[in-house]
Amino acid sequence: MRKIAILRAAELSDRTNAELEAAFEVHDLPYEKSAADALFNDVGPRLRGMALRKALVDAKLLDRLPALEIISSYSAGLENVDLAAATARGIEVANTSHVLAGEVANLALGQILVVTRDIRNADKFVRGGHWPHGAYPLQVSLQGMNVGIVGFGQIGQALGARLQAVGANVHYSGPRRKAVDFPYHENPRTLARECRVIVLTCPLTPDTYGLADKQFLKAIGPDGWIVNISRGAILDEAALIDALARNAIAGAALDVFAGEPEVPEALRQDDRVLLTPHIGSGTEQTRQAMGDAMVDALVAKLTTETPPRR
Ligand SMILES: NC(=O)C1=CN([C@@H]2O[C@H](COP(=O)(O)OP(=O)(O)OC[C@H]3O[C@@H](n4cnc5c(N)ncnc54)[C@H](O)[C@@H]3O)[C@@H](O)[C@H]2O)C=CC1
Ligand SMILES: O=C(O)C(=O)CO
Repeated sequence: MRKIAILRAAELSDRTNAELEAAFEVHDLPYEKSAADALFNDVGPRLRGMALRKALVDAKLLDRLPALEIISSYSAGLENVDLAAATARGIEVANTSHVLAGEVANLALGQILVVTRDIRNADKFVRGGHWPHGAYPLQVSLQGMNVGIVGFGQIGQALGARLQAVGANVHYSGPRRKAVDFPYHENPRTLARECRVIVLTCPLTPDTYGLADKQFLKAIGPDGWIVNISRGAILDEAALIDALARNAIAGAALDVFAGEPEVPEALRQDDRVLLTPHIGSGTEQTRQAMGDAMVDALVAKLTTETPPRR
């Protein structure tokens, strides 16, 4: 029997590719438009699933895929997918939030500890031979500190649990109150005023683009930190650079950047800013779990097989 045809618009691990190819007739989305057109003319009407990572999926692309039933993304973020267009066509969109949230939350917790305890500069202090000349300045405690999470979804809630375990007071903000005991702030700026550390864990949407702007950073204030683990464009980087230059914010930890992999020089030169290269989910185990979850969603939707890991 002929295998079900799917489109692969993703660079994936050998294991994930092998699993996809064992289960499906896999067609790669060509980079060149003419080659893509030829593919759509040839097999477009037979493509029932899509294995996705980062590529743009807009209404024009979906129009070429009339049989598409599921887009399975190797990511939590879906800002590259026109979700309204997919929903209007009855296409399921699956992501991998459920298998990566804990890993991303772990990194965020680490980043918060690094900036609030100034671990990066304390390390330089020892290496630089400064210790014999005097003790390192005292730091602030995360215990009893108000930490605000913008976007209390899978990552936000995983981070909330971790912060609670280290004694921080968790607050959150988002479109609606959740069934949790943490204080809710409808307005993210109120959250920023109430909390000393703010962590961005919301998706990039038209509503969140530039959400952490000049006024938001002002609300955090000169003794506070901002941590961005979501998407670069949610934070106004120019406003952050300006706030740092005026000592109007204590520092930042950034895993994501508006123009990544390019990072503004002013941020790269600033000791108060911890920079990581979009590694929130970047462990061998979690990346494999993401590949597995992506395959499993396609198998569950399109075949009568029991997905390998369900
Ligand atoms: N740094 C990294 O490596 C990674 C970054 N991410 C980013 O984190 C984002 C969140 O991931 P998950 O927690 O898995 O998603 P999720 O969908 O479980 O949670 C997102 C939360 O944000 C809330 N939200 C939506 N609009 C909002 C708004 N205007 N203001 C405040 N909150 C809003 C939603 O209600 C939801 O509670 C992803 O969309 C992605 O951009 C995800 C994985 C890894
Ligand atoms: O899953 C995502 O959205 C990422 O940013 C990478 O894990």
